[in-house]
Amino acid sequence: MAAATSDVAKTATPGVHTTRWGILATGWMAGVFVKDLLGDPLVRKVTDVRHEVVAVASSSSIDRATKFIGDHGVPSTAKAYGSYEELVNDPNVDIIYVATPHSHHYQNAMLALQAGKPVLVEKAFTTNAQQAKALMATAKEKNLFLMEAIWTRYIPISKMVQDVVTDGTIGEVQRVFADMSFGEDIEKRWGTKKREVNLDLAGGALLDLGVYALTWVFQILYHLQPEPRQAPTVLSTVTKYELTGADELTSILLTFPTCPASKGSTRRNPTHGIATCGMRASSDPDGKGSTGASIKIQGTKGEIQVFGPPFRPTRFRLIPKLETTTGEPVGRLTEVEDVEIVIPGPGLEKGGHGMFWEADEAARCLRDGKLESSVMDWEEVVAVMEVMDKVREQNGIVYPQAIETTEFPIKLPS
Ligand SMILES: NC(=O)C1=CN([C@@H]2O[C@H](COP(=O)(O)OP(=O)(O)OC[C@H]3O[C@@H](n4cnc5c(N)ncnc54)[C@H](OP(=O)(O)O)[C@@H]3O)[C@@H](O)[C@H]2O)C=CC1
Ligand SMILES: O=C1OC[C@@H](O)[C@H](O)[C@H]1O
Repeated sequence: MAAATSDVAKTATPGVHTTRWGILATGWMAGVFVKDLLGDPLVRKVTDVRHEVVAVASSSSIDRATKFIGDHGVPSTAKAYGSYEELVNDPNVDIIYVATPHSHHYQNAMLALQAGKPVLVEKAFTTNAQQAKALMATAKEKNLFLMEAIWTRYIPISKMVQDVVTDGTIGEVQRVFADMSFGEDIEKRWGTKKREVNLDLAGGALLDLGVYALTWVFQILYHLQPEPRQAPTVLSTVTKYELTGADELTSILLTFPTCPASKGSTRRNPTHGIATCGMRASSDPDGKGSTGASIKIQGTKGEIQVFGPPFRPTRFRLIPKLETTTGEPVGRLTEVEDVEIVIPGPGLEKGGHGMFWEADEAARCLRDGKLESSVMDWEEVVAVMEVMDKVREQNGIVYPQAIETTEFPIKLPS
């Protein structure tokens, strides 16, 4: 889907497109994202786009926005606002980055779209698929770019692994296991009010962590399907956090009906995705990867294992299947291969988290007049949201009506 090239986008240096960001909210994630935005694109060998942070808004106070600017190395020329309304109406802002809790994404993104601004919305995109569709309909009507900030999709390892899969290297893909579990003492760390566990803020493992496990399942199995891609069937189970009722341990079984058996084949090979997430269990208890891969993609000719946190993996391993004759192993055709990924930049604390790649994608889409990213188009965003809707329906996870509605505007507590 294409729109007219944004008339507010400027090019400072010939050939380098500058995107001027407005940051909506000043919490933890906004700080991480801004550090990445401010990093030198040349460090990651990007020469066609660059980013500026030109305005920051806090719903709490203008002082908080001013402090955020000072604390995060944002140029002092950036505007500080004490309301989101002022930010979305700033004519110098090309795109709004929404970094509020999940509960607020719909209202905040709609506010920006209604003001005529393109939007990058943190994950999980909205609380439900209906809200996602309503945002997309508005973006389409107003000819505005809209994207979910599910950064894992834009980290190069995702494309590298997808390419190995589509090359046919591991044969006919059978299933994908993906786990995103944190291993936290929930009562101690989040109590009952923090966004991670608070149903009023659409808290729970599913929208916060499950979305990454689903990312891996979808970016392999959903993408293997021919167009038009089919939504998977969903079976799930959930354990709820006693103190709030938010899901803390969630397991999802997906069946994708129409994957072709191999490249060009007409035989259908329904595949299985097993996506799990948890707050007390951990994918990586010792932080050294001793438990092995958090993602496994299994095919008839071998397996790909992906290591590190699923939102930001650092390595993958290709394990070709042992060849056999009459049931006896005769060795591998090729050796096990490890591919290491380096996230360029000055390190996690100073920016270099890996979020700049999603920002670069948003900038290129804006430059090119696109409404959606082809890496994860709107249809897929909705398909993932629909899976999460079904998991909630199957397990009685209910959020307050005010954060589930598509009605706009609704005043939510800040
Ligand atoms: N991509 C990633 O790796 C990560 C993504 N995230 C996502 O980023 C988003 C924000 O998470 P995070 O930064 O950890 O959350 P925080 O609680 O740290 O910050 C949220 C901010 O939202 C604003 N806000 C507005 N209304 C409310 C409200 N009722 N309650 C709380 N905050 C409110 C506040 O900013 P202000 O007062 O300035 O308006 C607050 O600082 C979530 O969608 C989360 O899933 C989070 C962590 C990692
Ligand atoms: O998106 C996320 O990824 C990393 C975690 O720190 C965080 O809780 C979650 O929101």
